[in-house]
Amino acid sequence: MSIDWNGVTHVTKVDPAEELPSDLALLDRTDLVIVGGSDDVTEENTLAVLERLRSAHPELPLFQEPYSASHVSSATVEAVDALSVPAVYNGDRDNFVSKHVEFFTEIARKPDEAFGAGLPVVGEYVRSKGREAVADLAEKVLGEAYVVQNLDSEAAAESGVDAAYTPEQVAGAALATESFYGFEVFYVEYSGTYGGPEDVEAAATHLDDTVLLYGGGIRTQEQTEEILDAGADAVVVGDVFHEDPDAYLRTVPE
Ligand SMILES: CC(C)=CCC/C(C)=C/CC/C(C)=C/CC/C(C)=C/COP(=O)(O)OP(=O)(O)O
Ligand SMILES: O=P(O)(O)OC[C@@H](O)CO
Ligand SMILES: [Mg+2]
Repeated sequence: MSIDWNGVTHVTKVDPAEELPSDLALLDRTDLVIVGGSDDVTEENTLAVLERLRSAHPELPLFQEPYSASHVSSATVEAVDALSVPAVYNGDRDNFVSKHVEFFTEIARKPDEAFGAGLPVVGEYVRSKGREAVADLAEKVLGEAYVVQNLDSEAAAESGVDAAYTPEQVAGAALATESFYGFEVFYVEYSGTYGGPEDVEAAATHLDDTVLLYGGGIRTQEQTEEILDAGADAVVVGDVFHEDPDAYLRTVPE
């Protein structure tokens, strides 16, 4: 999958388990929307939100970020431009390897084989569309290298993170991504709290082809500018979109 990241500096992360603001014109100045979250997310609420966003903003790039294969179906895949799948460097083995191998094992199975109980939604997708579903999915999947730095966040609990990386380790993870793993995105995640520019600076030194995203606690334009100045390609703004529309609008860069 290759997305045109040129000009993408502001990304909005919409949580399908939260209420959408009534006026979706709020999204006029964002460059990309990612739909995903840690708690109470289902295939059904994801699809409902994707459809509302697509009809309000047909031209806005739209991603689904699943944290489990059960959030993915033929309908969600068809509704998005990309399926951005996290791999958490400082998480447990499940969240860097096992969930992915399980997901792709299900996709890779022959369509006429019986599907196990594990991944019924993905299995149904492959069964209903046949082998081209595999190519279809592969075409839309985009890997996101995550470093989860706020130990108090749901994202940390969910992905088995028990220690944050030092800036030196962030730099190492970035270099590994750029030169070895090849994920399209490197994501410095401070979900729920503002982490400042230090990790972004550390990562940016080693990233050239990889897109660098920072998310966590962004509530002002000064924070956005500080992160972009540190070398991020874009900020990701989540909670404030649901909680405070005026503050959300102030996070958009000049
Ligand atoms: C194989 C497939 C399709 C999925 C697995 C993908 C993996 C490994 C996901 C790991 C889970 C994880 C940490 C995802 C991070 C992205 C995420 C959902 C962050 C958002 O968390 P918030 O909902 O903002 O957290 P808070 O509730 O703390 O605000
Ligand atoms: O919700 P906030 O703190 O804005 O964080 C955004 C995003 O990085 C969460 O995955
Ligand atoms: Mg959040």
